[in-house]
Amino acid sequence: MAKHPLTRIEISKEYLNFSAGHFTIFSSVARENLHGHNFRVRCAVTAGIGADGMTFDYVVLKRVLRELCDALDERMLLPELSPYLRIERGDGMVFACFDRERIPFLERDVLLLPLRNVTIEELAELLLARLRDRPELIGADVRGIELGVSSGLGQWAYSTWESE
Ligand SMILES: Nc1nc2c(c(=O)[nH]1)N=C([C@H](O)[C@H](O)COP(=O)(O)OP(=O)(O)OP(=O)(O)O)CN2
Repeated sequence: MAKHPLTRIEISKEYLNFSAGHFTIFSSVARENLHGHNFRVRCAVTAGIGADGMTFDYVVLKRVLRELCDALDERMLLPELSPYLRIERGDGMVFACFDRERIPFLERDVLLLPLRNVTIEELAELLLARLRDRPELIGADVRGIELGVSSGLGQWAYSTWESE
């Protein structure tokens, strides 16, 4: 089958962000204090240009990315796969048990994520997997995706996927 010429669609919008609380865990006894970031997200998709002169409708991609950001917005993010954190629940509360601490949160404020640590590396990997799970880009000639997450100006982590 003839291959289409490739291009790279980059989406980097001010509104692709989420504000969330977290602490990075460094070891069984060392963690950051609780704090928050305005995390930012950007994405680049490499895809073939079709006969209509388009790869895919990038408006659809922007909508999906915004939904992925909204799902993490205004929450305390906790990593449920951390070997150093144990999660307890009860009476509408979530307790993050770390070393000798039992840190209480209201359940409604917490989002447990399937991550080992709430770092920009792990968040980039998670959002890339969630993007790939979405049906919107199915049918487009997508060859690669790069998704970046930033916790502040000048500090980004990127996860990439390439078709075989
Ligand atoms: N590899 C990683 N290292 C660190 C991460 C991370 O996600 N991946 N995260 C943190 C902290 O949570 C925080 O984001 C960094 O804090 P810090 O650099 O101290 O403060 P700022 O983000 O405000 O950056 P400034 O350069 O001070 O403006 C730590 N390590």
